[in-house]
Amino acid sequence: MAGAPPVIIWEREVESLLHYKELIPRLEEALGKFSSRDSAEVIQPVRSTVPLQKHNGFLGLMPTYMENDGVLSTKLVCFYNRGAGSTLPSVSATVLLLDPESGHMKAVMDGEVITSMRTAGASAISAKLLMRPGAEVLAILGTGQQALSHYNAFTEMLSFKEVRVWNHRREGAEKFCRSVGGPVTVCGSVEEAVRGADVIVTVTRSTEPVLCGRWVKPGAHVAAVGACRPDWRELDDSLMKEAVVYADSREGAMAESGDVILSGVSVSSPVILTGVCVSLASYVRKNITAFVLFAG
Ligand SMILES: NC(=O)C1=CN([C@@H]2O[C@H](COP(=O)(O)OP(=O)(O)OC[C@H]3O[C@@H](n4cnc5c(N)ncnc54)[C@H](O)[C@@H]3O)[C@@H](O)[C@H]2O)C=CC1
Ligand SMILES: O=C(O)C1=NCCCC1
Repeated sequence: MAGAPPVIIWEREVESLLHYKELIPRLEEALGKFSSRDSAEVIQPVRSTVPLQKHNGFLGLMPTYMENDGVLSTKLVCFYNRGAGSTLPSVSATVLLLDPESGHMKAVMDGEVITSMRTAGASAISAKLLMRPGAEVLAILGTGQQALSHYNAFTEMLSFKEVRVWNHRREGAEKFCRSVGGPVTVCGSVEEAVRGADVIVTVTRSTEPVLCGRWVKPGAHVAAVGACRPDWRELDDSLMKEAVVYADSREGAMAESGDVILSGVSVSSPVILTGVCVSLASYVRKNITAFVLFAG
């Protein structure tokens, strides 16, 4: 018997239910459980990815089981490297929630808002733990969906005196500024945006490095989101080699992050989200930390 039909929770409703103030502590707790590598806490294999060659995209299958919490779910996420003229979104996702005992589907949820907010939430947690105290300047490279969610999460959960944005098309950055609630400076180059910045978020669809280590100040924290395929890049080799690199999923980053794979660096520690890791940064020349996101 299939049981009750699943609840459908769609975009507007997800938006009205999810708030960073509740999401971020839950996310931090879940990341801690994932890092503990206790299979009763979280089982989350590296996602399987199916290429959608005709559409320049990928389908990622992302199951998770939290036995102690009784949560069984999977996200299905399609992501694309779309041409400039496309009006379709770069990421489209659905989250399915199942009853672990019966296997029945309990809920079908729109995954786009969830993806935007969980990714920004994980980046904000990385910044909270790894950025220098007294950080004042936030730079965001890219001005799409993830840029907006990162702006919201970072300005809501942390406090910055200045937010700068750069986009490879200036009109994209100007539109972004009009759409957000607070003051933002549009920068004409990546270098101008990141010079002196304490925290840098990279959320572009670039497949070539956009952020060079020589522009990044010692002690800065970089949250790297966009280069989620083994042949995509956002950060150059010099930055990767000078940074202490952390990831939400070490295995995921080593399998999928172009920045990690192509620079040949290793990801520091499977257990990342504790203050202790910050002290590791003092062993590298520039004390830069970089956090790459893969556990979706
Ligand atoms: N690591 C993770 O967990 C996640 C990664 N992503 C990835 O993050 C990236 C951004 O995602 P969204 O904001 O949803 O995409 P989006 O399409 O809404 O925004 C992409 C931004 O990158 C810019 N851009 C496009 N081509 C560029 C290029 N060649 N050089 C520099 N900038 C370029 C666009 O103008 C836009 O500002 C995508 O690559 C996406 O696949 C998205 C969600 C989660
Ligand atoms: O983890 C996720 O969620 C995503 N990762 C790669 C790009 C699409 C969303």
